Formats: sequence, structure tokens, C-alpha cells
Amino acid sequence: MDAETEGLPPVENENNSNPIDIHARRKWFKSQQSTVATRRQQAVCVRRAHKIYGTKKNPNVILDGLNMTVPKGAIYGLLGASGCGKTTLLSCIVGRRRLNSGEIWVLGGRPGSKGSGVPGPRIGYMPQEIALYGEFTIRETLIYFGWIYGMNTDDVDEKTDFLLKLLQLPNASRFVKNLSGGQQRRMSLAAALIHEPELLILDEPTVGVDPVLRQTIWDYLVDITKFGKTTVIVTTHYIDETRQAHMIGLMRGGKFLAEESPDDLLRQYHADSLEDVFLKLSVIQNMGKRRRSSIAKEVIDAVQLPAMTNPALDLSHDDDNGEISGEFGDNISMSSRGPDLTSPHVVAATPLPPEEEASSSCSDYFKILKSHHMKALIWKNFLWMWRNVGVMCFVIGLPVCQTILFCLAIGHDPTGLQIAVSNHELSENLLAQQKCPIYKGCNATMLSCRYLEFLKNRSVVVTHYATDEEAYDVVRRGKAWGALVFAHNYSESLVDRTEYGQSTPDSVIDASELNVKLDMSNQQIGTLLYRDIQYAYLDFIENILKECDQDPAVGRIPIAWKDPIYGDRIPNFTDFAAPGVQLTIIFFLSVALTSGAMVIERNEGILERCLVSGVTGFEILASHVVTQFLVMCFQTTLVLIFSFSVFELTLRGDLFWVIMLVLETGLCGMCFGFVISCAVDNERSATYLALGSFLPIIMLCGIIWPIEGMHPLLKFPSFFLPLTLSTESLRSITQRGWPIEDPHVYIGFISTGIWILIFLTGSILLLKFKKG
Ligand SMILES: Nc1ncnc2c1ncn2[C@@H]1O[C@H](COP(=O)(O)OP(=O)(O)OP(=O)(O)O)[C@@H](O)[C@H]1O
Repeated sequence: MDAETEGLPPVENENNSNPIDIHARRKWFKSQQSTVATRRQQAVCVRRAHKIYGTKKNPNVILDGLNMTVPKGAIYGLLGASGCGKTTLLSCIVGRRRLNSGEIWVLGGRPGSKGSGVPGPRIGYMPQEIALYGEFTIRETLIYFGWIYGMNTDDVDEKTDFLLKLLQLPNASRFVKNLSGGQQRRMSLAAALIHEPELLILDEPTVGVDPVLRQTIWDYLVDITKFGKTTVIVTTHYIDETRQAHMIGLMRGGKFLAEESPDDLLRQYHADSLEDVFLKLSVIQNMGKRRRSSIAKEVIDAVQLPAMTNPALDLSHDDDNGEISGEFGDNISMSSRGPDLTSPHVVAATPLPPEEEASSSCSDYFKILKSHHMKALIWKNFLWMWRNVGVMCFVIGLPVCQTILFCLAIGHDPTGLQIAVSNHELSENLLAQQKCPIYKGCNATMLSCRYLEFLKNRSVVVTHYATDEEAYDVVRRGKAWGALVFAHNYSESLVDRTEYGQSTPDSVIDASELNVKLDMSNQQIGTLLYRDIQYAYLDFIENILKECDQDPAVGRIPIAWKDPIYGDRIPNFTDFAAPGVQLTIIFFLSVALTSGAMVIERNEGILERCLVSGVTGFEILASHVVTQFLVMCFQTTLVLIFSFSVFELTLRGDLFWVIMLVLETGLCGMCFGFVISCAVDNERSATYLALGSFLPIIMLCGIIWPIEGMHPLLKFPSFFLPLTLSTESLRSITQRGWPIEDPHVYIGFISTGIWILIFLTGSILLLKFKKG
């Protein structure tokens, strides 16, 4: 190899079928000058990468000016202690995390930029977590990923047979959840290999794999990189298995201690194993550092370091190295030598993607949905539902159960309310028998008993007591809701009172009055008794006047209650609360549905894997909208059938608009669920957030109490909540029968539509930017 071509990255040549000797290939991966053009020629090129977790006050520096060069066609072993930042570096490479500073080039483009194909099908990513659906079979899993990558089912089946043999996986119809831990990891590897990507990124693929199979996997990796078409980056804890890699990067303290071929490292450091090299490099790195070494003194003493004739091997002062971390691989500063675009090194082997910054225009967030992505995602969602049919029956049945419970339990007048009566018109004998005789017709005998009969018709249970104090005591002890006291001359006084008119003496007025003491601790029951005691009295007076051939209207209070314009003469709470309750049930079950679905995906790492494969957040949301919408249609149908057909709640308006509004509100709930699932990282937080929003919405949206009764400070903001105007709108349709043209009705549709847009945009932005 002449001087000009030395250091040339392997040229992809599809026609070249001769495997190239591994030692010859390693020579290509020698140090070379770094320019933007050469960086774009590498499979992966990282420069001056800084990544910090935590707060400004308490930063956790993970990548500290790290440089990395992965030539095309190489197997690159990324080594380092647990927690040193390997996964973080990989997730920055695949475009799932952003660096705080520095640059990354992957397959010639910036991850996330338009046309770079990264994230996308050019990459095969096997994350550290299993990131698979346990409820799917091996075949279904591979079909799902195959479709995502745009493969057809026949090709997937063919590749499935090959991968099952290669990775010694069991029958394709076995469920992933029933595989052993090691088998699941191999399954995860198969999902990354299915589409033969240009760049394979494998985060610990050989954990839990026996040595023989581990060797098979490595042989396969060597095989697919033979012709320079595929590049592999692999992290592993088994340092010595990377002897087969073309290049290894030893990571420590946020930097690479070395980036070399394994043979060169062993030679340079006079070591027998790569573990030995790693130890020596770690000791060298710690030399000269003021902070306490993390390596035990006995270990340091036992290590024989090579003579540092080469200053690049001296890592003890690497803090000052800036961009140069040593003469390893391509880690030479671009600024240290001028760019040389005429060099034959920079001749592109394959067309490179346009050099662009990560896209940030608004239209990019709403990229057109790819049909193969949507097909895979929707199929996956339905398959998940089918495999969890019990859960789905519960989800669909829950709103109906809640509606039934609401209709049976809420809004009906309480019955069997106990009233204690001290009636001094009763003789001791009658009192002992609890008898109160009624004299019908135009008869003024024992009018107290006649009144009580009307009261009993209003579902009040009357018990007689001998004294007033006894009756009051029963109320005090909570055995009755009220005490009524009749004077011994009640009937006579009542007649006198009507006859005397204005000249009625006070004693007669007192005796003709029914004395009432209620337990008003329960507002609903207290108000009901208050109402019934008065209504019973009016019925009683009208009845006597009628029996005595007098006009019953004389006994009424002089207010004529005509038929109401809207609603019933005696309105019921069920009709008032039903619209709000129906919308709340559909809204919050939709929240639970979507926030749960997305959080589960995120927890199991599937979402991450999906996004790396090129699926956009918008596509994931859209697929869930499609499947959950179908579920919601079932829920809505059942809720409305039970509300209006079975329980016959009032419906004066158009059922069509009721259905539309309920569906729109469900959609709004789904979008709110997306926001929650995109904003939080685990199910517990999602549950807290959903529950936390439930109570304020119930209280502030006029569902259980009219907004007019709210504190003035709450009235205005409550109009901006998602269920306020829609509840009012539904109430107007069902109770008043108003059409869609009425502003009270269409405002509910508009406000819900605006909320849908807000939530949808919020969740897409969160998916886009919440990478870490
Ligand atoms: N999202 C995060 N927020 C804060 N710290 C994080 C986050 N992710 C990782 N870390 C921390 O960053 C460090 C590097 O983590 P990373 O997972 O990249 O290490 P790793 O080298 O892949 O480890 P392992 O080999 O054990 O998988 C760890 O200390 C980890 O606790």
C-alpha cells in the first residue's frame, strides 16, 4: 500500500466479492487527518462531545470532549466500565439524545437531519432493554419490525427462518414473554438484524448468551462487515470478545483512553489481554490527577506501565488536550491541520446525504404519515388489544358500568326518611298502637292525621312519640331527620284560623301551626324535607277545600307555576349531572387508555426503538388515535344506549350531535393522555397526573355544581377548561333541545376542537424535544 492510499477508509464495492484479510483491513483504520469531508466519510464520527446530566449546580458529566471515529465496514467495540456512558453515547449517535456541545456525523449526515436516514432504516438498533412486546410471538415481532423497515411479509418470513437458525431461537410461534432472558436478548438482536442495516448498533448483545453462541454471533458480525457494506458498533462487558473487532474504543471518565485495533493496543502496551490494556490505560489516566484514584493502590502497584516515549500515550495530562485525545484512530483535530478536500481520502464511496442541521421547522413535526409505518403500528395496536382481550373488555365495559351506577345511584329523591311526630291530638291508646285515624270528606276531626297521610305519600316514614322532647331526642340521636309537633287543639285552631281571618288571636295562630325541627346537616335531605313538608301541606289544604265544595285555588299561595319553558316542573339532579358525567367518563377513560399505552411502550424501551427505526412521534400518536378511537366508539355507543334507552334520561335535541360531541370529547381525552404519556417517564407519574387533573376538572367544569355558584375568581378560568363549554353544550342539546346553530351548542364543539389541537401539538413537541 503506498503512502497516498494508506489510511483510506474501506471503499464500498458491491462487485468486490473477495473477503479482505482482516489485518489488511485494520491497516485502513489508521490515524488520518480529520476534515468535515473525512468525517462524513466515516460510518460514525463524534467530535468534542460533551454530555451532562443533572442540574447546573450538580452536573454529572458523562461525555467530556469525547472524539470517536468508526470507519465504514468496521466492527467497533465500545468498551468501558458500567455507567461510564456507553449507552448515552449510543443514544446520541442514533439521534435519541442531544449533546450539550460537540458534533456527531452518522453515515455522512447529522442524526435527525432531513435526508440523513438517521434515525431510520439505515440503522439497526438493539437497545440494552429487551424492548419487545411480550404478548407477541417471535414471528409477529419480526413482521412488525420488518414492516416498519418497509420489508414485505415474504422477505420477513425468509429472513426470520435464517435468524432463528443463526441465533438458535425456538419455534417462531413462541411468545416473547415465554422466552428465557438470553433468548429474549437474541430475539432483540434478531429484530435489529432483520432489515440488514448499514449501521448496526448493538448495546450488549451477548449478555446471557453462552460462549458457543457468542462466538457464532461474532462470526456473523465479522461476516456481514466483510465487504464493507455494514458497520457494527457493539458494547460489551466481555472485553476479550472484542479481539475480533477491527477497532475498539476504551472509554473512561467521559473520554476514550484509546481508540485502536486490538492487536496494536496489545503490542503498544505489552499486554496479554485487552483487560490488561484497559487497566494500564486507566492507571496512566489517573496519574498526575489531583483527585483520589478510583483504582486500588495494590492494583496500581502491580501494573507495569510501558515507557512513555510516545507523548500521545501519556494520558495523565489529557485535561489539556482539547480536541486531541491521543493519536488514536481519527482523533486528530481538524483545526490542527488544514482541511484537504482534494485528498483521495475524501472521495465519497456512496452518495452522502445533504449536509443539514437538525430540522426544526414546524411542518417537519407533522410529516406525512408513511403507509408502511402506519400499517405496522396499527396492526401492532390491534394485535396488542387482541392479546389483551380481557383488559379490552374491561376498558370497553367500564364506562357502561359507570353510567349504570350513575343512573342508579345519583339524582333520585331519597325515600323512607324517618320523621318523629309528637301529636297531642292522639289519645294514649292510639299512641300505643301507633294509629292516627283519618276522617275523610268535609270533616275537621283529627286534621293532623290527615296532613300526615299526605306527608307519608311523599315517601316519609312517620313514627309517633308521646312528648315533644322524645321526638327531638330521636332526631338528636340521628334516628330521624326531623320532628313535627301538633298542638292538642290543632284541628280546631286551624278551622278557627280560617274563620276568624284577620282577627285570629295569637293563641289560635300558635296552636294551628305545625312546629318543625329538622336535621339540616345533610343539605340534600334537609332541602327535600323542607320542600315535601310544604308541598304536603298544600295538597292537604286543597283536598279539604275540595271536599267542602270550595275552590282549592283559595288555599294555594298566589303564585301560578305554569309549565316550564325547558325541563320538568320538578327538575331532577340526574338530568342536570348526566351530560357532565357522560363526558367526564369518556374523557378520563380515554386519558387512561392513551397515557397507559404510551407509557408502557416507553417503559419497555419499545418507543425508543421504534423512534430509532425511523417512525415519527406523530405516526405513533396517529396509530393510537386510530385504534383507541375504535375502542371509544364502542364505549360511546354503549354509554348512550344505556343513558337514553335503558335509563331514559332526558334527550330533547338531536342524538347525532350528542354522539359527535361525546366522540370529540373522547378524542380530546386521548390527546390529553398523549400529553401525559409524553411528559412523564413512568406509569406511576402518569397515574398521578391523570388523577390530579380529574378532580379539578370535575369541580371546575360545572359538572356537579353550576358555574354561576362558583367563587368569582374561579368562574372565569373555569370557562377555559376542556369540559366546561362541552358540558354546557351537551346540556343545551339534551335538556333544551337546542340545535347546532345555537352559539351555546357550537361553542362546545369549537372549544373541544381547540383543546384537541393544543394537546396534540403539545404531545408532538414533547416527543420531539424530550430526548434528554
Ligand atoms: N436520563 C438520565 N438522567 C440522569 N442520569 C443518567 C440518565 N441516563 C443515564 N444516566 C447516568 O449516566 C451515566 C452513564 O449511563 P449509561 O447508561 O450511559 O452507562 P453505560 O456505560 O451504558 O452503563 P452500563 O454498561 O451499565 O449499561 C450513569 O451514571 C447513569 O446513572
